[in-house]
Amino acid sequence: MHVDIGNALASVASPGVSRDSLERLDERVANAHERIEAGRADDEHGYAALNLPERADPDEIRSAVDPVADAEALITIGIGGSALGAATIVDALENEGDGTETVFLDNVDPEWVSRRLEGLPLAETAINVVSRSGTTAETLANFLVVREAFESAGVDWTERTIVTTGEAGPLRDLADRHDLPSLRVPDGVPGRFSALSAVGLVAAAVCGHDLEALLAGAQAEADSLSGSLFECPAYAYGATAYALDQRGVGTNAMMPYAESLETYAEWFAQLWAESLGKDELGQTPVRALGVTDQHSQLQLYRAGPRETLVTFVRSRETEDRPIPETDVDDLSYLGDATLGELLEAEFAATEASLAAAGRPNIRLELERVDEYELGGLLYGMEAACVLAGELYEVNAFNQPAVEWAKKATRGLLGGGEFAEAEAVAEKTELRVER
Ligand SMILES: O=P(O)(O)OC[C@H]1O[C@H](O)[C@H](O)[C@@H](O)[C@@H]1O
Repeated sequence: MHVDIGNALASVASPGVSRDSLERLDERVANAHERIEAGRADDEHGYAALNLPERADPDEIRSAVDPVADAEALITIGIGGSALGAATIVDALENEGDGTETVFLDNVDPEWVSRRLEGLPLAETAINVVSRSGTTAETLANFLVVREAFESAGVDWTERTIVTTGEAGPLRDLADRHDLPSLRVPDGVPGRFSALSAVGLVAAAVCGHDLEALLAGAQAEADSLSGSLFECPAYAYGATAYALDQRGVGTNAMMPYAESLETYAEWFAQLWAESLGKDELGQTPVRALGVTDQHSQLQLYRAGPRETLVTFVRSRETEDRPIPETDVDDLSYLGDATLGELLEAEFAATEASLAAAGRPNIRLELERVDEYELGGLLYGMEAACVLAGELYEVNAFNQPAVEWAKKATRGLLGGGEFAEAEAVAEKTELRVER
């Protein structure tokens, strides 16, 4: 992963950060790096995630998925960190996979769940259930629904299911009871930092992706972590995003110029929001997509409040396709171009348009979208986020605000006492009806 923070510097963008201020911040980056390295050395909660490239075991994962390796379709059941890493990998690498159809069930919208299951060849479909805690209501409910669908179709789901969960919990009990192949979410690895463990790699393995290359790309990024943001792309990104936020740039629009990376922006949004949104601090992630959002969100980022960092992700190499010639004069400028050239021109024009308007933007560059580069991108953003957590002085590895809603949901379903949820429900006094 390469990072170009040029357009976030004050010389071209306002509000931006000056090189001087980044140099001053670098001392804090050095201290944060020391803290991160100490955490990694002791496999401390959260920091342990940055050791996954050397700890994950591709052979163990491949042998767990072996019974369903030839599946025509794969249903992954999980939510948040237990779905987005796997979805990012299989969506990004779809063109390189073995053609396995992938379905992700995270939401519990009944109509949507039913539509996703329709038409799947269940006898040839594998089930990948993922929950770190093993208690998440959405995941367990969807698993029960999928099991029943298999049973109704006369397919033995126990022959087609792989479970990835923590050491104990209801999902672990269920896996033991039915003797299902199961993998562990490694200790000390929060869900949103677990893409490079079995949590993200089971789906990648079923789809035939190169796990070693994913981990090697991540390891290369790990090897580049150093005590200076000027020498480490991941820290350059995390420190600059933090520094911009200190100057009022409270929104971070992640805008890959590759359709294959649309899900990556969703993964990034969870990582950035859940890790840094603490103690009234943090930077709001927005999911954007180039070129599509040039025709919607860009107006706001160039002319709205000066509070948004746009993070571009660009792949240097892409497949290309010529634009056919036409005899319409006004369209002749397209005739000699390819779709790839048009994409590149649109990217360059958007980057220039933000810079010209003094709006900070950062460019992340991949050589191409493949296993190695993707592993590096995921690891790099995780490291950037851990660094930002140190700079904000927040615990990047918990999510107490999300836990509140989880408990409230159980309370409202009668699965536990949770008086606060009732109090909130009672406060809904203003209704406007047609
Ligand atoms: O993996 P699970 O325990 O099922 O958790 C799934 C998700 O649940 C919560 O919403 C947490 O805030 C997320 O960080 C987590 O990724």
